[in-house]
Amino acid sequence: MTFSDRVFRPFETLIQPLDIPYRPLPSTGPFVLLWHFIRMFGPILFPIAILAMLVEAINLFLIWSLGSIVDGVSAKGAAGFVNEDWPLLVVMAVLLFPTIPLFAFIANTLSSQVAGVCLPAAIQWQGHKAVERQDIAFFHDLFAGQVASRLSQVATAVQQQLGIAFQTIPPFIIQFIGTLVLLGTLGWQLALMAVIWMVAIALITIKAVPHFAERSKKTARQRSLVVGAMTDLYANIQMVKHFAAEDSEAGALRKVFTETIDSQQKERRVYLTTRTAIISVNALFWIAMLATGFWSMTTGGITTGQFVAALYLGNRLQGNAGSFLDMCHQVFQAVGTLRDAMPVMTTPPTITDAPDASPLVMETGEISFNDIGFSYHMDKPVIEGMSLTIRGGEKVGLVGLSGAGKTTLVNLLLRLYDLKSGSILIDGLDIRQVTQSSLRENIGVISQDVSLLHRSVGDNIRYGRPNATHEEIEHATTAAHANDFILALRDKEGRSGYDAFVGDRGIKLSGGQRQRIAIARVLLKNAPILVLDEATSALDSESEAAIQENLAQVMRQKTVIAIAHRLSTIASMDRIVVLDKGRIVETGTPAELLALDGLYARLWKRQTGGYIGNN
Ligand SMILES: Nc1ncnc2c1ncn2[C@@H]1O[C@H](COP(=O)(O)OP(=O)(O)OP(=O)(O)O)[C@@H](O)[C@H]1O
Repeated sequence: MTFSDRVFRPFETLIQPLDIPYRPLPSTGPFVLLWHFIRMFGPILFPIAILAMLVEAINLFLIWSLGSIVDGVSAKGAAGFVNEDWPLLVVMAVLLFPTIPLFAFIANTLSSQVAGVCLPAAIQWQGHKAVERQDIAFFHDLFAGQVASRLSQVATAVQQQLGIAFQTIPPFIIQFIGTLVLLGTLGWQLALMAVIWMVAIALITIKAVPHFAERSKKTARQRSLVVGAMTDLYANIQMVKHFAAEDSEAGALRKVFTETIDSQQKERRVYLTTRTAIISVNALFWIAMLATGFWSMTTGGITTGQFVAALYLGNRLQGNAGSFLDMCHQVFQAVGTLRDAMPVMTTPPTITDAPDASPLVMETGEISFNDIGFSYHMDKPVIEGMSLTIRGGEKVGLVGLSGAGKTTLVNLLLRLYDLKSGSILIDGLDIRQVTQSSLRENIGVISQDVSLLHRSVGDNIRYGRPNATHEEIEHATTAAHANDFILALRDKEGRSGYDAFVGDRGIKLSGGQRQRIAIARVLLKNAPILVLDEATSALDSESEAAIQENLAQVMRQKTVIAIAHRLSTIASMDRIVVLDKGRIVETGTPAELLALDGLYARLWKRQTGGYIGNN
């Protein structure tokens, strides 16, 4: 352990920000939210405040002692003063060193290493835990980058506010009261000057506060919009390039930037006006202090030393008036940021586990949709009065025109959205009565849009079963015809095979490679219910046929729902269900549906060029 470790570690390990248990964040207002974090970090914040107040009290004492030194030296001469009053000099020396540096070191280290680093990390972590619990619909309504930027803005805002509340305000109060008391001992006139000054500063600040709050909220929203828009753009840069849309996108970004600059400048106007008013009040305070001081000296009310000390005290108080305004500005900036970002962190998720929810224990894997109804928006039903029972182990193909509601049905089965009416049962148990995690653990989904995290291929495949062995992973990738191409992968950092990174959202892989990784991932998860949503659409016919064979083997023991536009890929299913505008319009074996000559037969004819006997 190095010397620096020995000195700083004890402070740095006082709080482990990532081990603080998650508690839902209060949504009643920014100050209640602040109180939530004050309670979390109280053991650090209160000592910081006490130490800061002690240092300020010592500073006042030292300034006041300067007055005594000036008077003592003028009355007794330097040697006489040292001979008689050396205890005062010793006390001053001990306070100057080591007391002040030691107190300051402890306060600064707590404030920097704990309140400055661990506190924002804890806030971001707790915020992330809150966001993570949100419904999928919540994310659809916001830019992903906007959510992330709000979390980091809140962390900075809370840290700033708590820093002000515990590190700046307590010593300021001590300074103000101390200055008043000390000036009061010299004469009520000087103390009155300080009181008038303080009242004037407070009035100016109170007047500015509502404007700060209003403007700050707007600015905070604008700032998060900028980050959100930029993240959205970079995430979709390929599409932008396809359309050679860099210039038009720059125009759109420019607009958001311009509005943000405007909003920030308007916020700062309030600050600047207030600051000018405070500078004027300060100047008047100086003149008043000088005049009163001279008058008191000429009438013998105070000595030269006391006059010097009084001026010094007044000067320090004024210096802090500037920071008082900055403080209010920052507080309201932070309150604005909190007000804007709070809904992201404090909106309770609408899809939650029932209080008595139990883990889903699968038996046969039978799925029943009972007269279900659903809409994303109030006015437009997406699924209406649909009933369908899929026996345990049955393989059902879902077919329908684009927008018929196939993916929605799967999302409802996964309980990513709650039904408006009806119920979905798995083995006779309502999915609202089981925990969401156990429900989703029992369903493997391969969707049309494959999501890969910017991690190694191995980590992406292991996602559904983190403790899988390498043999199990290889078994899954072989079945998904992915092993060979994975072994040949190599990334920019020189990592290869399963350790190679896949690029943001898997951008460095082909569509078919991504899909094969997604298939391997779900094969490894080995859930009893399997949902294939256009699972092989990105593959060439040869790979598709090979994987279909392996999938058929894997599907043997499972209940399967397969969505496909290419009807040949689901021709071997036990049953086909045809959806149209959120309703089941046909169901039966492929042969029965062809005989029915309805929507399925029409789609089949389109795809096969009319050769009905072609399956
Ligand atoms: N997140 C959403 N918010 C609002 N409406 C949505 C959302 N997702 C889908 N929809 C709408 O719900 C309807 C059904 O969509 P869904 O994705 O279930 O269709 P689908 O049958 O799977 O289509 P496709 O074959 O094109 O994938 C569509 O009208 C679609 O616009």
